[in-house]
Amino acid sequence: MCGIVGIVSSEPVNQQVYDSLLLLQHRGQDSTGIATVDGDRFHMVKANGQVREAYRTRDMRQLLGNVGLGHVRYATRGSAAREEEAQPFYVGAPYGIILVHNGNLTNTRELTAELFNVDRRHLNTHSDTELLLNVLANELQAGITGLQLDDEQVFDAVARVHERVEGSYAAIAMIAGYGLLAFRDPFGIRPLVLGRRKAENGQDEWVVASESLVLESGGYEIVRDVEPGEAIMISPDGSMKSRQCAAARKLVPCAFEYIYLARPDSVLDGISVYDARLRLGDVLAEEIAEQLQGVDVDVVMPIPDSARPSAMQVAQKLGIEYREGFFKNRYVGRTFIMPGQAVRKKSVRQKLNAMSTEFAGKNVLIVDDSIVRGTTSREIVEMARTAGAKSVIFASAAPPVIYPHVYGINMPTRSELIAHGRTPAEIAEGLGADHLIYLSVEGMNRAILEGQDHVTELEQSCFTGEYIAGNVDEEYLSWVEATQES
Ligand SMILES: O=P(O)(O)OC[C@H]1O[C@H](OP(=O)(O)OP(=O)(O)O)[C@H](O)[C@@H]1O
Ligand SMILES: NC(=O)CC[C@H](N)C(=O)O
Ligand SMILES: [Mg+2]
Repeated sequence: MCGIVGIVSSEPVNQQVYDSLLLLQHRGQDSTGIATVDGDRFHMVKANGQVREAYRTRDMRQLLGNVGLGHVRYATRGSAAREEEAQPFYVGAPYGIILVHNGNLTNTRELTAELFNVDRRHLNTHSDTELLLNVLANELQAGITGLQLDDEQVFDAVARVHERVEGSYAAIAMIAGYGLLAFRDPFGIRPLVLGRRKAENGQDEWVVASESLVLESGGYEIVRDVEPGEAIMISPDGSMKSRQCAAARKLVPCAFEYIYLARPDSVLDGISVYDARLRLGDVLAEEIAEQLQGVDVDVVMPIPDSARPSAMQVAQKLGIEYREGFFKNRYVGRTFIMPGQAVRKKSVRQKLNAMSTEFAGKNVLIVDDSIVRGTTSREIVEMARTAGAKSVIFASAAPPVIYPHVYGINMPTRSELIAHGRTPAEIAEGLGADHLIYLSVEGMNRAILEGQDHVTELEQSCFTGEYIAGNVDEEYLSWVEATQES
């Protein structure tokens, strides 16, 4: 996952893009970039680190123009640390294109070979985003007939991108002198939402972003989610056109967005993230009640931040007191999306502290939204015990993460997943917990999908091993494991 935003405004757009990226910071902390276009001139700034530390006033001043886009990165392919792998990416032809991408392509080997052998394109990084941009550029180039580009040629190019590219991609691009293009893969795995507001001069102003909270905060009305396979073109004057560009499509958004990634105050594909987390807690409570008969629990505690809504519901449904015993240092970012296990491990201790008075002599039911590598839970259980807990019961508001996630979340190797190849009893032992309960896959689907019929299926390969997009098989997973950079 990454956070992306694109804006077409009637006035300079730099500050708005910056503000939007701050709101999307929870989606990526590795690096960030902003690009704007002023007439047919691009301006771009990118740097490692988080939004607040990455941009100087002089950077902001050079980002001229009323059309712009931005990115916060959580690397899945290529190095997290190298600035040249940070997004956006730029190509000079045709016209000049700058692109940002959230997702992960799975046929990168084929694309790399094709782009070199057939299309004669140079690639400068290991980033899959650079591949996506070059395929788009190539397909645009192939479809141009006159000097001027028109919307249909752009949509035809996106249709050919869908045919060549596999995996997940929510993308926003600027084409110099032409406008802003946004498109989403045929399964709509990663989110992308469209908003509009009226400028004082009457012009329509547009935003496309990973999460709806960006729209609300900027005073935009939510128009709709970009559909899977759809492309949207917005001209600098505010006119908008869209077309379905995928021959076959089906909305299958990523379950992990609802469980952990997205901010609770966002609505993705019509499902409120907060409500989904409450329902995950409701169903988890039912499953705990079935599995933990006769086990004493005195208090329910969340692991801040993402587990709070689910933990609240667990406490309420089970009729057990809800207490906060772990306190978070707000100046430490999200641990899970940090690159490198050593940094993640150190950060859990820096980030969370257990208050002994809340633990001493108690049977504590700790709820987290998910257990992936076990980095957080292992430390937490130890902290709870040191703080005097009588027993520690651990519950995850998501099923066991058994398989790698290859669609935009950086958990590519099976060996790093604590649930891979282990039974719940073995995992509990590994974590040092007295009992461990995971939400079931069926329970997760019921919780997230309840109360609506727009989304009927979730991308949940990391729980089930069933990969919907691309040819993700044993050979592919082994290749990813062997070549992953951190
Ligand atoms: O099993 P692990 O590999 O530790 O991963 C899972 C943990 O990581 C995330 O927290 P994170 O600190 O990233 O963010 P949060 O403050 O939003 O909960 C998630 O909420 C879990 O607590
Ligand atoms: N998490 C993402 O969406 C990452 C985007 C892209 N694959 C990168 O690594 O930069
Ligand atoms: Mg957490």
